[in-house]
Amino acid sequence: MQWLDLNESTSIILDQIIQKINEGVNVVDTDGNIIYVNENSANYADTSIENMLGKHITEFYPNAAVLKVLDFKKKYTNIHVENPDGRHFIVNAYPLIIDDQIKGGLAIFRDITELKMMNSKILNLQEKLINTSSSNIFNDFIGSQGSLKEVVNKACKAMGSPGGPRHSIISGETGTGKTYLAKLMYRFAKNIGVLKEDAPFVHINCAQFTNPDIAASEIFGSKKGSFTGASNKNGLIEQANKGVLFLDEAHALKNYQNLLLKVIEEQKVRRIGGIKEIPVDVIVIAASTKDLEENLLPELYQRLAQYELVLPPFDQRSYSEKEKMFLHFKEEYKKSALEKYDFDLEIMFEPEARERLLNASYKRNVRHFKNVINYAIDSATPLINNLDNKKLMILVKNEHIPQKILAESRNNNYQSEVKENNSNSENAEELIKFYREKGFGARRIATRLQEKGIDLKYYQVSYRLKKMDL
Ligand SMILES: Nc1ncnc2c1ncn2[C@@H]1O[C@H](COP(=O)(O)OP(=O)(O)OP(=O)(O)O)[C@@H](O)[C@H]1O
Repeated sequence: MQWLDLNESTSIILDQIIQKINEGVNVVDTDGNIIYVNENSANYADTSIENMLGKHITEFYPNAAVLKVLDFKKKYTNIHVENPDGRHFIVNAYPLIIDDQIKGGLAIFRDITELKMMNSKILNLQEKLINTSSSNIFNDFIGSQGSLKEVVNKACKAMGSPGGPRHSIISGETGTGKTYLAKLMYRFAKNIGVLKEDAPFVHINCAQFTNPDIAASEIFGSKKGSFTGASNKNGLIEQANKGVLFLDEAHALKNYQNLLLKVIEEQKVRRIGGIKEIPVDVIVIAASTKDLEENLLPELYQRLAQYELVLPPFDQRSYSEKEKMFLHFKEEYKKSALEKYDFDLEIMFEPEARERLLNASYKRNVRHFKNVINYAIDSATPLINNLDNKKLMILVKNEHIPQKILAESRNNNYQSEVKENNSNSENAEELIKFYREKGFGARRIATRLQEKGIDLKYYQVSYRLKKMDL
């Protein structure tokens, strides 16, 4: 048998290994001149090893990380370097130390150009997917193309971010659409394949429980005998496994915040009184009318607030969005009458009644607005005594609107008139915004401004509208 003499052969063996590895290798002296390269490095630089040896590294790698090693005499790992020819590398660079002295630098690097291109293609595709899927799902969420565009965008990112779905918080006054948005996020997650078609959506109203023991056992499950009357059962968290856990009124969580934090951090739940830890994988959406930062443990708040979605009160929505909601709820009423009772309704509103509804304030926001529209249509609907006649015409007038809403609407109108009359040419922009919110186009706004002595042509108004993003 013939043994290799390792001492003599070491450098040959090492050279062969280094020439064959998947990374590029450059070794330079203290001046930055190349003293050793491998095949991959020469290939990346589109030249030959012979052509590189003895030349300065910057001739082939102008942004070489190994120069930093020489300058600062320390190692640099996982540095992203871009060559002027557009190639991207991930580089680890180390000082070359012989007999306790720096004799040069060594860089081992990998070409990630294709990986980067693929990554940006995936991100683009993902963005497109998010846009197309979200445009359908969020279609009926009025404002998704206007005041809620940013919120919807964030909501989609929370569900579809490349790093995996994230927990989120939705805040807003009562009736602003928190539950609706949470359900749309869940549908969106199913649509893009983040959740399976049969994934659960579990809604917990944290404020509904008065007894903390019962609350904890409902949410976390319980083991028989853990407290009086406790039975063996799985909790809502287990039921939400592989789906969405919607914690409504999350500020009322109180006693069991620590337990929930454990579930989120460790992805395991332990039933009350039990010892077994059951794996769970849930996306938590917490909603509240209160500031959760003030009402939850800071650690829990931080885990949940990866995405914060804030829904505005109804009064802050623009006139045109209120108009869209008005039409949407009218259509919903029509659809429901057709589906439930096969009634074909034609619903009309007298212009004044419509204006009154659109100008009123609604304490319970969108839900309130919707209820008032339903109430007004109900009141205007004659008693049906001939069930064979399935076609019905309904005309809603002022008298069908609740008195309180009419009064508030009058008050709001009065305030707008005061605002309008107090205007002057210095606040033309404010006036333009004011009329735009009433749903006026550029020509109609220009006419109104002319009447007030503000000489702006319609195209100038149109330009300002664009500038104000209105
Ligand atoms: N942007 C919107 N577009 C269309 N309908 C909406 C919108 N926002 C809310 N709604 C409707 O308003 C009603 C109330 O919404 P939702 O129940 O989601 O409010 P919420 O904020 O969860 O209320 P609460 O805090 O009282 O639980 C629902 O019927 C919902 O469909």
